[in-house]
Amino acid sequence: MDIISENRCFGGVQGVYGHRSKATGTDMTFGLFLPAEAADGPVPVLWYLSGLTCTHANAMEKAGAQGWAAEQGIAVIFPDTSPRGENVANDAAYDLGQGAGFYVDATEAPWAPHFAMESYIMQDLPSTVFDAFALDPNAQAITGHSMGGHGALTLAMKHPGRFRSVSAFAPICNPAASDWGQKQLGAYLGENADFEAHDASHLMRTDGLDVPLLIDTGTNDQFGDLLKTEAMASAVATRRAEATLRLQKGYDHSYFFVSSFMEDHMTFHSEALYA
Ligand SMILES: N[C@@H](CCC(=O)N[C@@H](CSC=O)C(=O)NCC(=O)O)C(=O)O
Repeated sequence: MDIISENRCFGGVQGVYGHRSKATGTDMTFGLFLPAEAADGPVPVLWYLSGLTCTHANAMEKAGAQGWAAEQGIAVIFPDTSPRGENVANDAAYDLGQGAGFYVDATEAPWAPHFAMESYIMQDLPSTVFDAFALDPNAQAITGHSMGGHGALTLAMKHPGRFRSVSAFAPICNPAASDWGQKQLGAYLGENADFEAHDASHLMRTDGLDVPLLIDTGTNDQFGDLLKTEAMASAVATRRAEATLRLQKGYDHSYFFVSSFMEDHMTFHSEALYA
């Protein structure tokens, strides 16, 4: 693992690191905020999965997570959203290919050789970070924004027992029925794949979630039709799952929205991580 940068931040360290990923077969970059408490022993971890067009840097620089994480003594990991490089498949559209990994393992050409973001987030990056840093693998939570909200919700439901709490900012809730989902799942997994196996609303309805859930979405979200929040609300009600779904008046899809509710999400995760 290579240190790309380390900066003092809210009494802890905001680092950016590079490593070779077995899952993607590429070099990957991630951000990690370590609170001061990590100097004394392993600390709880919040995974933050970012959205379309993002690298590790967008949320690290704009979500305003570090101050609240420092207050709660929680580390935050900011992974990249896809493999990258000249030899990695890409597409001219902003919502497919590099920057748009959708947190699944591709099976179809030309994506299959490198686009393995579910394995990267669930196995590969954890083995790197838990080996190298003072992080507690028994105290993990996950959140994300938009495509990353889809990632947080689906990975938590596909891997019960891994995370103590789940939250999302403006998540894509029903990708099997949205242009943010059908296009990408069709490309990465094949048009005949079972898209619902990667659909948070479907997974909520069929399998449920056994940990607390918090979702915030803005009433002025410019991508609101693509998110399909109503599908998740219906699934949560059908399942009678423990969940808080909030529609925040006047907020859009931007990081101004994410940063406005970061304190709430960090407090929500802290309650589960320190329970
Ligand atoms: N056409 C826009 C769309 C990209 C965009 O809004 N991306 C969001 C995530 S959307 C769902 O996953 C984002 O987080 N952008 C990065 C940021 O720093 O705001 C465009 O290309 O800008």
